[in-house]
Amino acid sequence: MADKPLTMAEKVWREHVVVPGEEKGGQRTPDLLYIDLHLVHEVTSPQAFAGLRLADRPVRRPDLTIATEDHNTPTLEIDKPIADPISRKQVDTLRANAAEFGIRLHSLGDDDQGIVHVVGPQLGLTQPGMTVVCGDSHTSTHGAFGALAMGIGTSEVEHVLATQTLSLKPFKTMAITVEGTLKPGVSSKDIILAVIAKIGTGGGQGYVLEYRGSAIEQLSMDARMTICNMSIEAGARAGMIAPDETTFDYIKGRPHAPQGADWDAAVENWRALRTDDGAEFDAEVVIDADALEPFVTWGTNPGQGVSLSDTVPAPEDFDDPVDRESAERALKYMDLAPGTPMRDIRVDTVFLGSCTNSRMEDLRAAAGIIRGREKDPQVRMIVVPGSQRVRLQAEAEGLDQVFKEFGAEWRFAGCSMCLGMNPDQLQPGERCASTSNRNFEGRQGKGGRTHLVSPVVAAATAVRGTLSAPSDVLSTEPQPA
Ligand SMILES: CC(C)[C@H](C(=O)O)[C@@H](O)C(=O)O
Ligand code: SF4
Repeated sequence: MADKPLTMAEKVWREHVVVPGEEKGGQRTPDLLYIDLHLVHEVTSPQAFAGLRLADRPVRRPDLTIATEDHNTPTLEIDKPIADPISRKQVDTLRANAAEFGIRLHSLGDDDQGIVHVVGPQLGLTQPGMTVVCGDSHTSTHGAFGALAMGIGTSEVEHVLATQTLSLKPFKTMAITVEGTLKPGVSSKDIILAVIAKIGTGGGQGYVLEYRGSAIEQLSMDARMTICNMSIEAGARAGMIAPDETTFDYIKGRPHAPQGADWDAAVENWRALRTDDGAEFDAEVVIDADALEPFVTWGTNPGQGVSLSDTVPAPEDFDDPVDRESAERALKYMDLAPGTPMRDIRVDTVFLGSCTNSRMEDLRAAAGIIRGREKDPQVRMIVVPGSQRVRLQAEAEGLDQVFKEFGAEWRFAGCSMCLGMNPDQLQPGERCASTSNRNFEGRQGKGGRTHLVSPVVAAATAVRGTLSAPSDVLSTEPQPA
């Protein structure tokens, strides 16, 4: 009998089972999976290393473990000691742990330092078919390569450090099929914001999402990473995209990519990862890419979003009492009145950065909108490359000049204003158009208000001062340089 057709996620899972779970009292115990790549940052690792030290255990596979500093790092004056004592302590602790346990660390000032989810793919460490974990929810980013990539908690970080394995319960599978072609000015961020608005922040719970369809196949790796990054905002365990020529072209030649005959063998294996014809998903959601417009959030969770040409909804628009109450609370926090056109919302700050949208393509797209134009004088714009490599490449292309001439601040790499763990924060009541992934209350600073947007919407908003689509800006002539 022919084998049962499998989804990509099931294939990767099967390849990694070290000890299968057992049926016990009507319930299945978790499988023990082998982990191919463990990414580490300063926030979720201190207690894990402390646990190892206490048990007198080494790190099992330091060669499959790599650390970077990102959340607590400043993006200005990086040659000075970190001013905040808590941030400094976290970073110093990571440095001491990496030295003691023999783990490669990319520290502030190093060319390979940056946000953990930007650094892994950039080095060619993230590869199709791998299991990738990190003590960070946005580990789902790496699924863009056809890896099974999951965020884990600190006790699991300790387990992986000690054993290079992880106990996991099987998941359900959901296909997110996106067919068609995106209109100009619409990007992968708009796809994922629309997906989350559709299925809700809990809609993906217990599932691994597989994004597929002609619109996904047309996307670059940078754009695919944006989508997989936000899978966790739909509550999913992970997000994946089948590896294809775009994936192989991206990986080829990177520092950790297989070489020579190994490369050919790897590509052959990677090609076999895609979901088999006839494989069954537990659920499917279909999105029409042709109908999508730039998408922005109005509320305080990533599912509270609408098209930019819509208006702020009213709590009464929601049938579910929980949604209604959450909308009411969000509108109060965001200081927005129902019926207000989204385009009339004025912002104070524009943040271009975070592991969602701080790669080369994001910076190029934003620079393309603002080149030769003037920033709204009341708006402050911060541009934070996701890694030092991205910063250096952007500088080689002259993008830093484009941003600076426009009046934006050009920073060093890190999580920055994505979350309030470093000096880049919103003031209470400040409103921000942000290319990051979370708009929770206080996320970007106490009392700060966040609208999640794509890089080109962020750029257009910085030009006009109000939430804007690229087409709103491109209809006016740029100033002669
Ligand atoms: C600090 C870290 C644990 C956290 C996460 O897991 O995602 C952060 O990266 C975030 O985006 O909120
Ligand atoms: S950039 Fe933001 S979402 Fe990404 S890891 Fe850092 S804090 Fe988390």
